[in-house]
Amino acid sequence: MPAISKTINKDLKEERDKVKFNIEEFTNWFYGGSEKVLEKRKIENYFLSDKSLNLETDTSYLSYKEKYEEAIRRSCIVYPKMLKLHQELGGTEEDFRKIMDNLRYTMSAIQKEGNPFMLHFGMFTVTIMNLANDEQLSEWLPKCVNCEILGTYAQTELGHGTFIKKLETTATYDPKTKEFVLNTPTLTAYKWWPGNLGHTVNHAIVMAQLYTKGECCGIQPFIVQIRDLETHKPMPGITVGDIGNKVGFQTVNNGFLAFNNVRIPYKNMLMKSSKLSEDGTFIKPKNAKQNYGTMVFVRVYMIMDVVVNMSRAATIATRYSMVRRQSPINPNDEVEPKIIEHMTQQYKIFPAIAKVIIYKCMADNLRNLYQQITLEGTKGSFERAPELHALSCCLKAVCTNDAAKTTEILRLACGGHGFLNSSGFADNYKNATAAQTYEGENTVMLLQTARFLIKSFTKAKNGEKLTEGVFYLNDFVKRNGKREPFDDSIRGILRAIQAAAAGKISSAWKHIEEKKKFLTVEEATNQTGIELIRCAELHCYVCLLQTGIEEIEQIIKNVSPALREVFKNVLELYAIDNVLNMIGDILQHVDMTNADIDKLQKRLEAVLTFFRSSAIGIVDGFDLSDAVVSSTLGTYDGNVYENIFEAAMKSPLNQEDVNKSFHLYLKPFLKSNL
Ligand SMILES: CCCCCCCCCCCC(=O)SCCNC(=O)CCNC(=O)[C@H](O)C(C)(C)COP(=O)(O)OP(=O)(O)OC[C@H]1O[C@@H](n2cnc3c(N)ncnc32)[C@H](O)[C@@H]1OP(=O)(O)O
Ligand SMILES: Cc1cc2nc3c(=O)[nH]c(=O)nc-3n(C[C@H](O)[C@H](O)[C@H](O)COP(=O)(O)OP(=O)(O)OC[C@H]3O[C@@H](n4cnc5c(N)ncnc54)[C@H](O)[C@@H]3O)c2cc1C
Repeated sequence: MPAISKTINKDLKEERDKVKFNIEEFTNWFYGGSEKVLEKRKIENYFLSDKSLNLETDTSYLSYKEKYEEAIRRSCIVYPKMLKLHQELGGTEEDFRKIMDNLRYTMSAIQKEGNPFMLHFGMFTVTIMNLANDEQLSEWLPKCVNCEILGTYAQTELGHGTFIKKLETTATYDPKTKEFVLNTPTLTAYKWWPGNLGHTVNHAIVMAQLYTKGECCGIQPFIVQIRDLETHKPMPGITVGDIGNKVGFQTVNNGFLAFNNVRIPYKNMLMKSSKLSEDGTFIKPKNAKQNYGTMVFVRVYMIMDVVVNMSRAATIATRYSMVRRQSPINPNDEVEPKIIEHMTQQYKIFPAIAKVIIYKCMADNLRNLYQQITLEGTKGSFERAPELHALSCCLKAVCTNDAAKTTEILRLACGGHGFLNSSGFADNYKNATAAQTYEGENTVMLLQTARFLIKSFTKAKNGEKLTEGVFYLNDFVKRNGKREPFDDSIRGILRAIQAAAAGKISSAWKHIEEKKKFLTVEEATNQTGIELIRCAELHCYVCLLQTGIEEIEQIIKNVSPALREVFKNVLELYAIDNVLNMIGDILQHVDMTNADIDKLQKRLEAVLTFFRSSAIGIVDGFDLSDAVVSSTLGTYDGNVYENIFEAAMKSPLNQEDVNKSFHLYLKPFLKSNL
């Protein structure tokens, strides 16, 4: 075995020495201030230093069942620690949010293939907080917060995940006993997919069609106990289990669930929005979509998950590319260059770093908007709910699509070693791609946004008031779609993307109108679906760049000159990379010349060169510990080859010189003289 040195790799050190800005200053911005950074490090250390977690065990070699058991063991260490910390910090909702925000990073070190308790706070408790009336809240919330019970969110069925109006599980009110009777009438009505459901939780929010007085009143949320609190056996009438191996999320314990005349008390229907009187009279909610609130919450918070995911992948690829040397650029060069010297390599990695920063700005903004609009909802005003829905849908889709795509680009940027499980890309990719489907399949999400955009465009044409995020449609309508010359300032690039988005929305609108002459509006909309998803993507790029510009304009007022340069270049790279990737759309609606495109290409090359000396500072500034990065290629010390070698030594096949398959099969085969 070679001697393994663990000093900082000299190539990486050389890179760090070239960084011109203060990395800690960047970290302070990234986490919202120096106090928050200290708090983050403290919380992370509080969890990760716990030796009983056995984090050095490579769980990728465990069987499916062992992985689940280990994940439960770890969660049963983490959650009590979390509850204790929550009390120590003061026990407020704000303290809880603080811990959850930090755990988002820390958990990726502890539960690489998903957390078997994630739905408990993430959806079960959130639904109770959003949809329970005061009485229900006081009964259930303390049990949730103290983890006396564990719950999940059971909505999707074998037959329906997207079109939830057609869910088949029934909850029929029996006014005589003041109970609901839950049933699973068909195979396709089985709840299928809910996380943590298989063998972990003992309660679930079950979304079911409410029947009362012989009528169906649509899907409503019910709290159902599914396992005995002592024996953990399924409750009478309940069938529950694990849905089996998946592409990823192996330890999330996605499950199935069916009901056979399961009776639950009247008080278990969550009644903050829809209500049912004890005699069985249904009272509609003020806002028909209030019951969808938990999905909006998760979509909003998923943008932050994308930031965690992409910052991890970018850190790995950046560090590796500054250590790995290959392929001289000039044939006579004696020393092979770091692979980061290859411009195509920079183009694979640096735009990802810029995106992490822009998405972080967006994630923070969206979270604030969510909090404002939720507060308005508690006061009975739902005017802005469609706007939030439309924005969170397209961001959820565009950002998770991008996280999966970017992880794959960054994995490829690490060549053969990127394909090792120990590179960390596989878990990153599996988590990213799961997010493309869960919480609303991405095409469906884009179509929801497009529906809002088409409505907004009609309003713009009629001179009606628009919500702020789509004001750019007014400009387009006012200038009658007339093309304008391309202006290559950053705001000019934003205007070009706005013109492309508005132009695409205008054509989709026109095509729907044309098709409506022969088809129903729904058929016409379906036939225009390909254009509509592009409308939503382009609108999303507008929102991201606009937010990036507004945020960075503020940031640069408050940071040192060196860091100011970094942020300006982040914006430059993000904007130019974006516009070059949508030239086709831009050319349709903006007067852009070949000379404009050449100039953008040159600016791209120039900004990549700036990033060449800043990239390591930025990824170090993400402040991800080695445990969180969790990659042989991405450790802070850059000892890539030593790490790869050590990881290979952990292979179960390397624990013995000769595997028994030699005696059983190989030897007889070799000796058979066929
Ligand atoms: C951090 C924690 C991590 C915690 C960790 C969590 C891990 C997560 C694990 C995954 C959990 C899950 O996947 S849970 C399951 C998630 N499932 C989904 O996301 C299902 C996706 N499907 C849907 O959301 C829905 O079915 C739709 C939106 C696609 C269609 O709904 P629909 O009721 O049929 O609506 P439809 O007739 O088309 O009418 C649409 C109208 O409703 C409005 N609308 C629709 N939804 C909403 C809404 N939410 N809010 C406001 N308005 C809405 C539209 O604007 C539109 O208005 P107008 O134009 O008519 O005015
Ligand atoms: C890892 C994971 C975790 C999950 N966790 C949970 C959970 O905790 N709780 C829970 O309740 N559910 C959960 N789900 C289920 C998840 O929410 C659904 O799978 C998701 O909403 C997609 O629905 P679907 O499976 O019905 O897809 P489908 O709708 O069947 O999608 C299949 C295809 O049809 C297309 N399609 C469908 N409708 C339309 C349309 N209107 N227009 C155009 N194209 C359309 C889609 O774009 C897609 O290409 C989870 C799923 C996964 C993968």
